[in-house]
Formats: sequence, C-alpha cells, structure tokens
Amino acid sequence: MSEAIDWDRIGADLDAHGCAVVQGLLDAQECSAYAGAYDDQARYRSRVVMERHGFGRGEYRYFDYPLPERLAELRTGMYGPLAGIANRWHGAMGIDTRFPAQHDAFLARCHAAGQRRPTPLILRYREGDYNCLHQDLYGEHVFPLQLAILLSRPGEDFTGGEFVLTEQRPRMQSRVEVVGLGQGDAVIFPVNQRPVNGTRGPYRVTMRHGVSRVRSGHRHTLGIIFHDAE
Ligand SMILES: O=C(O)CCC(=O)C(=O)O
Ligand SMILES: [Fe+2]
Repeated sequence: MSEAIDWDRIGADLDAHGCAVVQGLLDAQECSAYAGAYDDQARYRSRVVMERHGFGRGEYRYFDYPLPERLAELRTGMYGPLAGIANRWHGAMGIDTRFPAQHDAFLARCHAAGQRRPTPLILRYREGDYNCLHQDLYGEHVFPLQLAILLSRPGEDFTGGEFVLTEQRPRMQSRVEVVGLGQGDAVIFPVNQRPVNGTRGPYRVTMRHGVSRVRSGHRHTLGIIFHDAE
C-alpha cells in the first residue's frame, strides 16, 4: 500500500453502489507471485474443490498462519479505515456491534469465540469455472466488509469471469452490479448486508457475490476476509 488510498471516495462509493474499486493495490509482479504459488501447498491450510460442495466450479485454498508478510500487512492495513465505515454502517442499520480500530483486537474477539482459522484465500478458475452467489460467513463474528484482488490480466490471461454482486432489497426486485477489474485491482464489498438510504431512513439490503463463467484461460484472485473461521 505504497500509494495513498482515497478512503473518502471509497466510503462514498460503498454507500452509493455497495462496492468500491482500489486500482493497482498490488503490482503485476506481486500478482504473478501469488498466482504462481497456488500449488505451493506449504502456505495453505486447506483446499476446496467448489464442485464437490455445490459452490460452483473451480477451486480455492485458505492460507495458513503465519500469513505471508505482505498479505498480513495488507489485511491489517486495510482493516483500520474499513472499521470506520463498518461502524458507521452498523449505526445506520441499528446493529449494536462495533469494531475496534486495530485488527489484532478484532481477531482476539474472533479467537476467544472459537473462530481461530485464517480466512484469506486464493482462488483458481479455469475455462468453464464459475463461483455461485454466496456470502463468506464463518461464525458469529462477522466483519461486514471484505475485498477481492484480481491477480490475472482480463483479456490476456482469461476472458469472461466477471465479479458480480447482487443486492436483495426488502419487498423489491434485486439489483446486480458487475465490477470491472484490471490486474492488481481490488474490489471492496459487503459480506452480508449494507444500509441504503430510503425516504423513511436507512434500510438493510442483503448482498451476495460471485463470479460469472470463465470463457477461456485461467483466472486467479486473492480474497481478504477480516474475521477468522470456526
Ligand atoms: O474470484 C473472485 O473474484 C471472488 C472470490 C470470492 O468469492 C472471495 O474472495 O470471497
Ligand atoms: Fe467469496
């Protein structure tokens, strides 16, 4: 995170659209290093083949602790500013839980509740693979924002495979958002719910995310979730 990130713009985009993009969060070298280490099993605690669980098609691996240094820095560094947005959102949604300013303190809360397993993950999609709409909830403690970083080059390494978000509004039709990402770009999005301003004050909408079918090539992403898993 060498360049300054415009957190006011990110907060405004999240409020208005339910997602925000940070361009070039990782450089091309970092992206290919993560993607190239997909098969380096020593870094990961487990592997999930999506088809076996009805999650879609493709696979992913959860990193083990200790996380690679840069990944740990990214997770801790992004948490602080996002905690401010998360607390504001909880206020707007009438949810009592508040998040501490430091990621360590939030992780201590997760760990005390038995959520001790790291959740950062790397995903790999090949031709025909996709990720069904889902939510990354791993226990009672949920940090309401997460990010996904595209490691591959759209149009060069792969085609298709678009990141999508759906927003389910109470007693209304659902809305969809397709997020255009370049290599190294991150999308920040809600894990579960977000507040939307209505004429009678804010109401809650339910969000899900997924990936459309990869038409050709290989697509890798790095996912950063701030709560740990049971
Ligand atoms: O591959 C993607 O873009 C989505 C990955 C995902 O579901 C996540 O990071 O939680
Ligand atoms: Fe996910």
